[in-house]
Amino acid sequence: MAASAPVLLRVLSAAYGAAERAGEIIRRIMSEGDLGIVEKNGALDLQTKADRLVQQSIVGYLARHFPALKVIGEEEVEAGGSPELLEGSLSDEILQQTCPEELSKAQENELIVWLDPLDGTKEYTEGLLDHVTVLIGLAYQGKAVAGVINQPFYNYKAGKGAQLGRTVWGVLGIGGFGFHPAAIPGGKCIVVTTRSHSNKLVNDCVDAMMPDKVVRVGGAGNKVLQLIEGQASAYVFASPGTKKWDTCAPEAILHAFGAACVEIVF
Ligand SMILES: O=P(O)(O)O[C@H]1[C@H](O)[C@@H](O)[C@H](OP(=O)(O)O)[C@@H](O)[C@H]1O
Ligand SMILES: [Mg+2]
Ligand SMILES: [Mg+2]
Ligand SMILES: [Mg+2]
Repeated sequence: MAASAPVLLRVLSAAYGAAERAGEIIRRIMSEGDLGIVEKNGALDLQTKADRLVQQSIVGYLARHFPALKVIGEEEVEAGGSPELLEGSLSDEILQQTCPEELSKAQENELIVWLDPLDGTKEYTEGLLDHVTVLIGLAYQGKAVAGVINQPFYNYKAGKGAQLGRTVWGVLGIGGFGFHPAAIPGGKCIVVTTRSHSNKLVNDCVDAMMPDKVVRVGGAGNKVLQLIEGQASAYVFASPGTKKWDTCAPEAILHAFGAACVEIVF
């Protein structure tokens, strides 16, 4: 790994390769047909064999290259996993970037990785495959500063033989890459929000935006990608529920790209 690059870029480059590998695992398990679904805290909070294997793979791979790095993953699984899971490539594109001075000072033991190995698990079990993403966010001094999002089934509606999957990334002060930014046509107000955790407060906040259209999809990562690529003007979810592993990577990429994340304090 290019030892001369700042550690933040080296970690992000490794996270990019790990996310690509994770997408392959998620597609393979879906094709094998046995998702190994377990309920964690009720029917809305599921975990599959893909959630477990991907977390083992990414945690194991990062630990091997960055032993002082703190990784906080959604799933409670044993570390390790079979050696084939610990593979991953690197992103030269990331290693070649000029890191903003502030971030280049970050030491390995000062970075925290917030990992959602499979965001949109419920949708994965229901076959809503484009809602699924892998989220690897980097936080430094309490702030989301960089992230990688892999979308394993990107392009899956293009039919047999289509090139599946993509990985997007971003760093504060460098920018966001791998996606197709677009504005909402005709200045319309399109709000994207939850498909599975609605309540009166959530719906009242959405209605207060006086939207021309409301899009209800799963996946925190997926909703942010809808924003960036012009399928929505705002992601509104006025409810506790999303965790830092859901938001770190999307928030960093949104900010890197020049958009904004706001939160309502209850
Ligand atoms: O990684 P999972 O558990 O699939 O992440 C969940 C989020 O925790 C949950 O907040 C999202 O709910 P909404 O769709 O209601 O926003 C869910 O889609 C997944 O992102
Ligand atoms: Mg979950
Ligand atoms: Mg999630
Ligand atoms: Mg998850």
